[in-house]
Amino acid sequence: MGVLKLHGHPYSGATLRVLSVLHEKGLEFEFVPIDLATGEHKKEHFLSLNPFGQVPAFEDGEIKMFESRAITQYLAHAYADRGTELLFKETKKMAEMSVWAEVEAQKFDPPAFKVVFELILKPMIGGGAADEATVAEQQAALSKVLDVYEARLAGSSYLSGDSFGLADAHHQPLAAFDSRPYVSRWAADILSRPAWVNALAQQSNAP
Ligand SMILES: N[C@@H](CCC(=O)N[C@@H](CS)C(=O)NCC(=O)O)C(=O)O
Repeated sequence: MGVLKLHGHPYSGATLRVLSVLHEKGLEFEFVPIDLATGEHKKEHFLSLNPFGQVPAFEDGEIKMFESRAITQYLAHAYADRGTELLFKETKKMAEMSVWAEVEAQKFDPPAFKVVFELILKPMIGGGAADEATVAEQQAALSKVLDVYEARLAGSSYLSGDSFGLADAHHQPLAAFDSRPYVSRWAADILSRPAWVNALAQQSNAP
């Protein structure tokens, strides 16, 4: 393992996901800002790190990776003995956490991202007003997903199980407060973690 480098943008949720895990693990790393506004992520030097031209990309010496969730899994595995334990060795706990990590990527992220895109990102990047029909459709889909979360979190402190884990960390970029009591308790808990607060602090250095 060598020098850790995270190439990304501090307003990118996927970049923030990796930053949070780097802080949970207490790892030293270099943050390499990628200027999305000038299309730096579509230029050759960045495409050699991620051929899909999206942030983040990551290097640990010889190891080069992209896809935020793959990077966090790598960090949790390679630095298992550092900082917060994010992957569980016990088979049953691991099985449960894998389910919720997958739920985040497949069921939660798509509608949550579309809602945030329409309401926040689109106006920010000059894309005009939110499309009301899209917002309503995606909010309805997200609401059904969060009903399942509420039932899970009524019986378990975290989605990952009885302690904070990778499945919970993956939600931080889009974990908005919600009216459901257990979901809102959980969201407030994971968003108050020092590692997440530190990840957000990277935004004050944004170009
Ligand atoms: N599944 C990827 C998603 C990466 C992604 O969507 N990155 C966005 C920023 S959050 C990006 O680079 N957008 C610019 C583009 O697609 O051109 C991951 O988790 O790393």
